[in-house]
Amino acid sequence: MNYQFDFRPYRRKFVRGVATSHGVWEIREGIILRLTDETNKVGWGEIAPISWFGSETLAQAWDFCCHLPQEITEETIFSIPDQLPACQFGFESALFSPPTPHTPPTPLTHSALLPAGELALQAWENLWQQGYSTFKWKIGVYPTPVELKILDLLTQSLPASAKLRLDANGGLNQEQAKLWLESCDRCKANIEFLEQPLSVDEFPVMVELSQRYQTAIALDESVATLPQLKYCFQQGWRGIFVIKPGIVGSPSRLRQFCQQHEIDAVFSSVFETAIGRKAALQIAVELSRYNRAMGFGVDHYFVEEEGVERWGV
Ligand SMILES: O=C(O)CCC(=O)c1ccccc1C(=O)O
Ligand SMILES: [Mg+2]
Repeated sequence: MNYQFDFRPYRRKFVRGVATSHGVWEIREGIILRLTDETNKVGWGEIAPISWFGSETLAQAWDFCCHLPQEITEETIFSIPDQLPACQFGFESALFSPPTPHTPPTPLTHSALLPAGELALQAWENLWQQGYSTFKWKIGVYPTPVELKILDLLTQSLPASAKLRLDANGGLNQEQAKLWLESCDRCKANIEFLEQPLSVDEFPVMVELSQRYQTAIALDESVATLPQLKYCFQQGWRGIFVIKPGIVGSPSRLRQFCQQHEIDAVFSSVFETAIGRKAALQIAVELSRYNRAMGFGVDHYFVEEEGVERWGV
C-alpha cells in the first residue's frame, strides 16, 4: 500500500509554564502528519519530541519529514531509525489509528499534574473536585529544605485516600535523593513513588536506593526510549518504568517488549495534542497493569486545542 504523506507544524502555548528541574517550558511545538491511502482513507499522527528528555529534536524530526517523498510505504515507516523515536511513534500511529474527537481524561484512572513549589498547595483541590485522586508534583525545582516543608503541608492537606507521585526529573544529587526518600519513608501519606531522582548516568545508584528505601522509585528519563528501556530491564531493574509512548519509539515494538516481560509500567503524557494522545492512550490502556493511574491528567496546562493547526478535518 502507498500513502500520500503531508505534514504541518504546530505551536501551543502552555497556560502557565511547566517548571521542572530543567527550567520552565513555555511552548509545546510539534508536527501533525497525515497519511492518505489509495482508497482515500486518512490516518493522523503526531510527532511531539522532547529533546531535553532524550528524544530527537524538533528540527531533526522536521528535517526527516522534509526529506521523505510525497508517497511513502509501510516499509518507509518501519525502517525509521531508533534515533528518531518520536517520528517512529507519529508515523506508526497514523498508519493504525483513525482519528476521533478529543476525549477528556477520565480522572479516575489518571494522575493530575500539579505545579512545582507551593502552587501545588492550592492547585490540588480543584483537580480533586474533578475526580482525580492521584497527583504528581514536580520537585528539584526549589531548594530541598523548602520543598520538604511544602511536602509536609501538602501531605497534611491531601485527603487520606489520595496518592502522591514526586517527580525530580533527574535533578537531585545523591544526598538530596536520600533526604527525599527518608522523608517519604517517614511520611504517613500515600507516596506512590519518587520518579527519576538522579540523572540518567547514575542508574546504578538508583538501583541501590531502590533496595535501601521503602518508597518505590520509578525510572523515567532513564527509559525515555525503547533501547534504554531494554537496557535497564537487562541490567535488572524491576521497579517502576514510566513510559511516554509519544517519544519511546515504535508502538508495535513497545507492545512486543511489554508483552514479553511483565514490567510495572506507568504511562505518561508528553503534552501531545488530541491526535498523539489518542494513539498514546490506546497503547497505554492495552499495556497497563498493576492498577497504576496513567499520567495524562495535563489538560489544565492548555487552553483547549488552541494553536493546533489541522486541515481536512
Ligand atoms: O507523567 C505525568 O503524570 C505527566 C507528564 C509529565 O510529567 C511529563 C510531561 C512531559 C515531559 C516530562 C514529563 C515527566 O514525567 O517528567
Ligand atoms: Mg518524569
